[in-house]
Amino acid sequence: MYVELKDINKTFGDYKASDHVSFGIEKGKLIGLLGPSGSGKTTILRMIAGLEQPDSGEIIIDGKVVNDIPASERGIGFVFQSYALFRYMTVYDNVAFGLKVQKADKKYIKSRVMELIELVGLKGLEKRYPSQLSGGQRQRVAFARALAPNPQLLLLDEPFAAIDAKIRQELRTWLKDMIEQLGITSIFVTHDQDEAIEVADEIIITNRGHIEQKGSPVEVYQSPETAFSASFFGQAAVVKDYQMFKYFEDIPGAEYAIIRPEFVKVTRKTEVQKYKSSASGAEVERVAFRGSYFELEVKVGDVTLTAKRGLDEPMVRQGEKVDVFVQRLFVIKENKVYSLENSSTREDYLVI
Ligand SMILES: Nc1ncnc2c1ncn2[C@@H]1O[C@H](COP(=O)(O)OP(=O)(O)OP(=O)(O)O)[C@@H](O)[C@H]1O
Repeated sequence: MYVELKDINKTFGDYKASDHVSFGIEKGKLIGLLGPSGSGKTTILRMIAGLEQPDSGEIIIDGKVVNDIPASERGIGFVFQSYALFRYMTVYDNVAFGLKVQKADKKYIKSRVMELIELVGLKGLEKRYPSQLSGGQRQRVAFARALAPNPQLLLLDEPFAAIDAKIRQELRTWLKDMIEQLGITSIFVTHDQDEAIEVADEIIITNRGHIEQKGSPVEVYQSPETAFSASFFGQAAVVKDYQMFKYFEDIPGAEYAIIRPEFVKVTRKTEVQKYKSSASGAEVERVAFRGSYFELEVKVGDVTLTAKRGLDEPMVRQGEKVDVFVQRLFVIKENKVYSLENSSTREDYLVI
């Protein structure tokens, strides 16, 4: 493991920001720390950076315990949302800053800065000031500045938070490609699930100071290990009595179930039923257009499920009675997750 946290604890007053946090990161990987506000993501990043000291536990980078090594000597690059560019310095001077502090050779500084400016796609803009750049361009400068001293580890705290949706999307892809190309071990903090899923090689889910789950985006999404992980993604519905939906195994002692939108299929009464209905008496409560799909809220008894419907399918209207097919649900019992598939057989699906 290139970075390792071993049983880290950190308390602010009586709030446990890190509660027995342990994980390892392989060299060259891009890791996303994902969790709600206040769950301790930034604290973890700041401790790795050396900007905060853990109360107990070890932080190991490249085989060395770094707890007592100051931030400036840890060989880490930062792109923090709050770590803004120097307003009165040009792009060139911003990128050169770390190298000048290190008193690097002038010729080397020049070639390194120009190389990085080209790498981040800002060639020709080196004389501009931050106020003359777009938000996305500024973040590219911040990225180049962080990379200039050749860090072995890059930490990014909500690097895209202040950037509008479309540019953010472009920057995510750009950052992922860039980090892959450079092979630099990187950790980024986000509370945006889509961002974590799209960008990270591995996701670490944080909740109230502890780690709920670590795994690839597919693993944490498809196979949640805890009640929190199961409910964290998407607009999950919580159902007390899941047996109200048909064709699922009975788990004695089940506390509740979580149903995610992607496992709910809504069909109109006039459509050919590809699936056997999981419940009767479903009614559409709300239809919202989300650009590339419709989001439906469907009421079944006292439960409201969220579902998606493609633009290629006939429109469903508010108040319409519909059929609902629940393909999978996550049953929670003693903080364990049981992933249940609808057991109606393929042939059953053909029943109209
Ligand atoms: N220096 C500090 N002094 C006191 N409390 C702090 C300090 N730093 C963090 N905290 C508290 O520790 C908890 C965890 O904060 P942290 O910033 O790590 O969470 P986060 O998951 O990054 O949240 P966000 O997404 O809102 O940034 C919060 O309740 C915060 O108020």
